[in-house]
Amino acid sequence: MHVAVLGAGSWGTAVAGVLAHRADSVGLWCRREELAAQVRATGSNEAYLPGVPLSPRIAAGSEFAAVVAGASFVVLAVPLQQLRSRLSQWAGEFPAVPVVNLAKGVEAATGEFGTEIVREVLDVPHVLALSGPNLAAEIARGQPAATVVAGTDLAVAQEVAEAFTTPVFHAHAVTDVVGVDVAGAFKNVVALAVGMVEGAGLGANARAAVLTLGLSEMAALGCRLGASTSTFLGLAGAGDLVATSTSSLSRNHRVGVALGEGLPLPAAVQRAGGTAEGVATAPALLRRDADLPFVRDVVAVLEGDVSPVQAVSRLLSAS
Ligand SMILES: NC(=O)C1=CN([C@@H]2O[C@H](COP(=O)(O)OP(=O)(O)OC[C@H]3O[C@@H](n4cnc5c(N)ncnc54)[C@H](O)[C@@H]3O)[C@@H](O)[C@H]2O)C=CC1
Ligand SMILES: O=C(CO)COP(=O)(O)O
Repeated sequence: MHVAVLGAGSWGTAVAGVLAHRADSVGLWCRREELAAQVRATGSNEAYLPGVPLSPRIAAGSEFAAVVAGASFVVLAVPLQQLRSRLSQWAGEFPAVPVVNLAKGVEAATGEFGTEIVREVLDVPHVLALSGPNLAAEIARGQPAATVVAGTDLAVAQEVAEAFTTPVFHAHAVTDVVGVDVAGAFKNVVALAVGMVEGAGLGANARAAVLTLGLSEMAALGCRLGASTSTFLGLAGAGDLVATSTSSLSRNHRVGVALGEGLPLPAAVQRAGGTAEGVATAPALLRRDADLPFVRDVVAVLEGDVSPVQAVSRLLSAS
């Protein structure tokens, strides 16, 4: 079996390593040939996962057609805000195989989730989402984790989940694609808020309250969009929410901490490094659904209208 991973950031590279346990070969598409050449030369992705040796079954390249040729399925590891434009460039030559989206967020221009964008742009037989408490650095180091693969066709989701499963990485097939999309996007906004609590030194009680209120609003939104409540109590919901909100490995959490410490947004994003999807996703969620007071308070901080301490006070008093 050959599979293709498009996007060689920290998560795309870690996922290529997971897939290399079962696949005969994994194509890893890099945006820049310079990075592909470095990966081929050193057997590691020094820009995004420094010091982590990659399986020899991973073949890095920057030519789309060569990377996807013969793939049983294709994995998208491109940040959410860049997904549509990148897919549009590939659409004419995209293979007719299942596609698994990894990006967690909501598109600023449209209010759409990852699988909705993929379905709009590509003509492929199945669109799935993989999501869960999956901090890339831990998975790249081989630490144990679990996740879900969501697809409306359970048999296809099971086949894909099997391809992702290793002795330490456990992928479970589910059918609630909407719930998994909502959870993956929303938890990034909650991680920003929980980070603010930490950065401002507001304590464990406030942190637990903010995390809980975020989960509650996430589930309410999901149910309005047709998701199942049980998804929000599972790995893609509460699981990912807790991992992202409480770990310093999370970029969204780090942006929140920096805001809580009083840094302006551009400096907070720069200090956090990497892709913090929650920053663009928070206002985009409001475009999708106006009845989200938790998200609104986070956006007010991002836009500099209120301080993190004021926002947390508003969140707690509104509960
Ligand atoms: N890093 C993690 O622990 C996890 C990340 N994710 C999600 O995976 C997605 C990708 O994130 P990371 O790999 O962490 O990001 P990253 O910040 O480590 O890397 C970003 C990658 O996107 C590529 N990229 C940027 N603009 C692009 C464009 N226009 N076209 C194609 N590629 C482009 C960069 O070249 C780079 O390879 C995000 O939506 C993130 O929320 C999901 C689970 C875990
Ligand atoms: O989604 C993630 C863990 O599941 C990664 O979180 P960050 O994007 O905040 O680093």
